[in-house]
Parts: sequence; C-alpha cells; structure tokens
Amino acid sequence: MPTHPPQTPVARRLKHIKHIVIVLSGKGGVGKSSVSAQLALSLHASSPTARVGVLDVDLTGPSIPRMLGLDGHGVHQSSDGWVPVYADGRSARLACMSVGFLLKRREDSVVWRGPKKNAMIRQFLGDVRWGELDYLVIDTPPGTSDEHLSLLEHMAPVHDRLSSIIVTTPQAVALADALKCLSFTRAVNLPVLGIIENMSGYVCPCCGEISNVFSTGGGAAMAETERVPFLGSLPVDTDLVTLLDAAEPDAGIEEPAEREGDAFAVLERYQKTSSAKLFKDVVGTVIQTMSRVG
Ligand SMILES: Nc1ncnc2c1ncn2[C@@H]1O[C@H](COP(=O)(O)OP(=O)(O)OP(=O)(O)O)[C@@H](O)[C@H]1O
Ligand code: SF4
Repeated sequence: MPTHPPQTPVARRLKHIKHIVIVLSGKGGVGKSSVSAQLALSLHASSPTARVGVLDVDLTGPSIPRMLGLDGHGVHQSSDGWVPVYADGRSARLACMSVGFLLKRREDSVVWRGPKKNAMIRQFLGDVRWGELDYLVIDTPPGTSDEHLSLLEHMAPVHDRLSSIIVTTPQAVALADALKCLSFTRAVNLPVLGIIENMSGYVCPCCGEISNVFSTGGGAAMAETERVPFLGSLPVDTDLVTLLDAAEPDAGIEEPAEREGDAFAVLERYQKTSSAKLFKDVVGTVIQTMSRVG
C-alpha cells in the first residue's frame, strides 16, 4: 500500500485554497500594499461567489487593515485557531489577517528579530481559519528578505498553487530592484503572473485625463525583455489615496458593528474609482493566467 507523507499544519490549513498569489516589490513605497488591497477588492468583485483572503506579512509596516477600512479590529482566537477579520461582514467572502490586528495601537511598531518573524509567519499560515478560498493574496515586505524565505519554506507543500506578481514604478531605480525580485522568483522557482507598473502617469481629478508626469513604459519594456507577462499600468490616482489612506479609525467609534461600516465603505467606494476600472483588466488577466499556472 502506498504511504502518503503526513500533512504539515500549514498544508492542512491551506488545503482548501485554490490559488495563492504573493505580491512582491524590489523597493519600498512603490505601491505593493495598495496593489495587494486592490487585487483582493477586485477579485472579490470579479464574481458574486468569489472567496478571497488577504494575508499581510509585511510585519514591520502592516498597512492592509487601514487600506481595507479594518483598522481597530481585533482577531478572535477560537479553539480551532485565529478567525480572520471579514471586510464584508457576514457575507464572509473577503477575509483579512495582519499583524496590525495584533498591535494595541496603529503607531506601535514591531521590532522583532528573524526567528520571531519566522515563527509569526508560520503561525499565520498554520493557525488562521481561512476555510475555502478561491484566492489568497499575500502582501510581503519590500525586497527579498527572511520573511520571503520563511513564507516559501512553510508553503513548500502547496508550492504547486503558488504564483507571484511584481510591482514596480517607472523609475530606473525601482526597475533595477524589480529585476532583482524577478531573479529571486527564478531562483526559488516561483511562477510570475506578471509585472504591474504603478504610479505610471497621473489621473487628473477634474477630467480623468492621464498625464505622464515621469517616464512611463519601463515596466512593460522590462516585461518584454524578461519574457514575463505585463499586467498593466496604474496611474497616480488621488481618489485612491483618499480612499486607502484616509480610512482613519474614528476615535469616537468603539463598537465593532459600527467599525464594520468603514470596510463596507471601502468596498463600495473603490469600485467607483478610475483605478478600479483599470484594475478590472489586470484581474481578468491574472485569473486567466492563474488557471494555467496552478
Ligand atoms: N496608483 C496610486 N495612486 C495614488 N497613490 C498611490 C498609488 N499607489 C500607491 N499609492 C500611495 O502610495 C503610498 C505607498 O503605497 P503602498 O503603501 O502601497 O506602498 P508599498 O510598496 O507597499 O510600501 P512599503 O514600503 O510600506 O511596503 C500610499 O500612501 C498609497 O496610498
Ligand atoms: S487634465 Fe484637463 S482638467 Fe485636468 S488640469 Fe489638465 S486641462 Fe485641466
């Protein structure tokens, strides 16, 4: 009788997740977290039944809770592990987990050495009750650090369901770092769904016209040279900043039920931004490519 190797806690937890997308960037501040948040919001909107999770492993700079309007929420520890925070309330189709939910205040910082970060990542992967998901989006720290290696090591049993997206801006320094990221994915045999060029031009808040303030097209050129799909260009969109950065927790609101309103507002308002319209095409390509990869 053939014997199967015992499943690791991570493999057991991630058993019912169809696709896992790791979002990477070579440099900080290029919009990796906002792309992760938009990817989750757009995948959620891509079908009335899509179930999406977002895991924020940017341990020293967690911004996903704020971007999804979930700041101030806490994580519930059940007898069967951590229950993620749902951005869409009882529909429970958009689940989120971040170290940000474990900090007392948003300003608190995480000052951990490598082994503690590794343990936290293992706990995130092995202890969160995601249930059945179509997509799990993982936001990572900039560059390729210990966190990335821990993540891939713990997820080795589900490697066949992993893929990645690389986010860059058009500037030469960002592109050079994005290239390092691409070389990392090749070294660890991680499929790349494509490259996104963020902050590529500027959307005029008056007329919606896109102007090229800095150079654009570097991401597309890099994708062509490196024979990686180009997923699209996202301009600087002031509506997006207002939405993702202004989801400040209201000091007067303490009840979780009232706080839930912030997340619903983000879900609704995002779909009205010009970024959401552009991102719809990105997500269409991502879904198509993912079905070929994993
Ligand atoms: N297309 C865009 N239009 C306007 N603002 C954007 C856009 N993309 C990102 N931003 C803003 O730029 C800032 C940095 O973005 P974000 O936090 O996503 O970057 P990051 O690469 O994840 O940074 P970190 O180094 O913290 O990991 C945020 O204030 C975000 O709202
Ligand atoms: S893009 Fe159009 S509306 Fe916007 S500032 Fe220029 S001219 Fe005015």
